[in-house]
Amino acid sequence: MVGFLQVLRPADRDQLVMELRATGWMEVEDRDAIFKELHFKTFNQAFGFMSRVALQAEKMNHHPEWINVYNKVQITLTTHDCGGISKRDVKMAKFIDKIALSM
Ligand SMILES: C[C@H](O)[C@H](O)[C@H]1CNC2=NC(N)=NC(=O)C2=N1
Repeated sequence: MVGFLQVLRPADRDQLVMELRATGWMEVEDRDAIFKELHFKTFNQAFGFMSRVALQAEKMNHHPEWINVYNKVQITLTTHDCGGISKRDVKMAKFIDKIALSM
């Protein structure tokens, strides 16, 4: 079994990243991480989204690197403790997509 905090095996990684690419995630060029930019109608919506993701991040003890400018949120996901993409990043990416759709 591959643990939650290990980097994904190359075959698993390629498969999962390909699935996430379909929902707007892309691979970061110079590090093992994924990135997505989200646009909302208003700052309130963007910040509401961030609040919900923040609560989940605390629950999972897995925190995004993110930047917010008005209605735009740029998110980078990677697992610092193992220096690359882990199952936690995939779980968080899917949670983020679900919350963004519900806003
Ligand atoms: C000490 C603490 O449990 C760890 O540093 C947690 C906190 N949040 C984290 N967030 C992310 N994205 N990666 C981590 O490795 C990580 N580790």
